[in-house]
Amino acid sequence: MRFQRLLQMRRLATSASATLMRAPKQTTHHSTMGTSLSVRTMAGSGAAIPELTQITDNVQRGNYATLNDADVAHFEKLLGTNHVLTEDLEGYNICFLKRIRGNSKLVLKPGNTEEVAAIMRYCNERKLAVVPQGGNTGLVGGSVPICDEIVLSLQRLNKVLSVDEVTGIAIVESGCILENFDQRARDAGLTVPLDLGAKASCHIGGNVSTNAGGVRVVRYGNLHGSVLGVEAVLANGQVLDLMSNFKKDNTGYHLKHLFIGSEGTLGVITKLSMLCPHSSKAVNVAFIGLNSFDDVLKTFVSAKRNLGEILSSCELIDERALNTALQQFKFLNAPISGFPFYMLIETSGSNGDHDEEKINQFIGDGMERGEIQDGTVTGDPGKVQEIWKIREMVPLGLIEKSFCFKYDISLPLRDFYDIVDVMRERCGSLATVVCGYGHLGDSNLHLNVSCDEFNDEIYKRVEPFVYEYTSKLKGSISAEHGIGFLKKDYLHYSKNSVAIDWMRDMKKLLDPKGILNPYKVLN
Ligand SMILES: O=C(O)CC[C@@H](O)C(=O)O
Ligand SMILES: [Zn+2]
Repeated sequence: MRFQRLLQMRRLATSASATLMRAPKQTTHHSTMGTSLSVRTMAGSGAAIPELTQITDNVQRGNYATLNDADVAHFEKLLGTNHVLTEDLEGYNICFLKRIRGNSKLVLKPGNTEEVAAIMRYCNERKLAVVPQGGNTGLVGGSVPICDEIVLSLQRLNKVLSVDEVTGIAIVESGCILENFDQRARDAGLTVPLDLGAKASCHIGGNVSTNAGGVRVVRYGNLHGSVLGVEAVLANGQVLDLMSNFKKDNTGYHLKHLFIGSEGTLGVITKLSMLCPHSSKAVNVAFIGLNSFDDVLKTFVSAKRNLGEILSSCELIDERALNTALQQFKFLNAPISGFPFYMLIETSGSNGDHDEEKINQFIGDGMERGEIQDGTVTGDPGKVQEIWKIREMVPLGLIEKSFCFKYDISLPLRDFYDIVDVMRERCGSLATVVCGYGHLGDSNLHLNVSCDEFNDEIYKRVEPFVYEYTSKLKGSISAEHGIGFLKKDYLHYSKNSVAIDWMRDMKKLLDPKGILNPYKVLN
């Protein structure tokens, strides 16, 4: 029985993967939203240009100076006219979900740390507000201006400075696109320990500033561990050199952590060193179907127990999330269908035969116990990518033609999926799709509620309920997407007032004039 089923799986692996088509190269645009009152303007990629956020959200402009001609002339002298933009700034002012729109009149593109420092020094003296911007793929409106902040684009700081094949340490400028960085690392036999759908556009500096998660956290941990050092420019223009080429460095406070995940509110990261693991020789991906969330949990435990040392991803997709993506993107072709839950399990190891044997054994045992119903396993690099494409397109499928309330929460695994059912019940027929997917291996659920267009009734049923629910379970209201502008009103659901006060004090200490990324993270 078991072998028959395994054979069936192998057959599926060959036939189904063979029919999968490669998706046209495109960036996966994440979306996390639905938390503030201007939610009405929230929309998918084809949406109209939104109203100015300062107006829709009634934002009180901070007490900052207003840009004048002398300022522009100063920056032109500093950077050269080519790197000072005053026209066609829409792409810098609007977040890619077309959810937040600022009204910046100036984009600066420094080419090195000294120029970033000179810009910050000047802005601090003049009290001009600044928003650092990387690939602008953020999900919570953290990388666009809210009022008229100057956009400090890190785009030109795009070099991989060194990759050490022996130690695995890479030094990279913050504006380097993640995919380019990963390619350079791969050429040296290494892997960047971070992978996410937006890799073709996002910048490594933005990733680090937001402590981006993605699909490899289960294996390599988050960026607080992988980033060995940073160089950051402070609000007053001081350059804080915290670069380090060692894992071990207990020389007092670990200041680098202040800049990892603080979303550009405490400093501008200009350079960083990262520990990149040596690439695995063998990567296998299983895409499996399961009948219940209970079976998902059992399979997760079995994966940890039996694949532990080679497990590199453990993702969950429920059937509604998968089906929505399949309907929207005809080039996707799921290898199996008809199950309420799917898991994408990846292993990365050094011995292909051994790893294949292990993953097949793991699946065969799961099938024998009745926990796994069907699936496909592949080690072919092209097919591995095609299976990943399905997962990467899930968030896009949900915003392609619908309005979608999105939540990115950490929840205890035992309670992980309940919120999706609870929400489905609460929204009833008002919602078209209520689904859940995400990084099961990291207890990170992406809960999505979509409807034809913004619906105030659903909004009231979903919020603040979802935050209260998460808070009661001691979860996190933002597992990996950050707080940015969109979630700052909800921070107290995950941090108590003592913690928030300390955050405020740290902000005051590092940026007394409040010029760095204002209106974000803290109220
Ligand atoms: O859009 C979302 O809800 C999640 C996006 C991203 O974090 C993902 O895991 O695909
Ligand atoms: Zn995610």
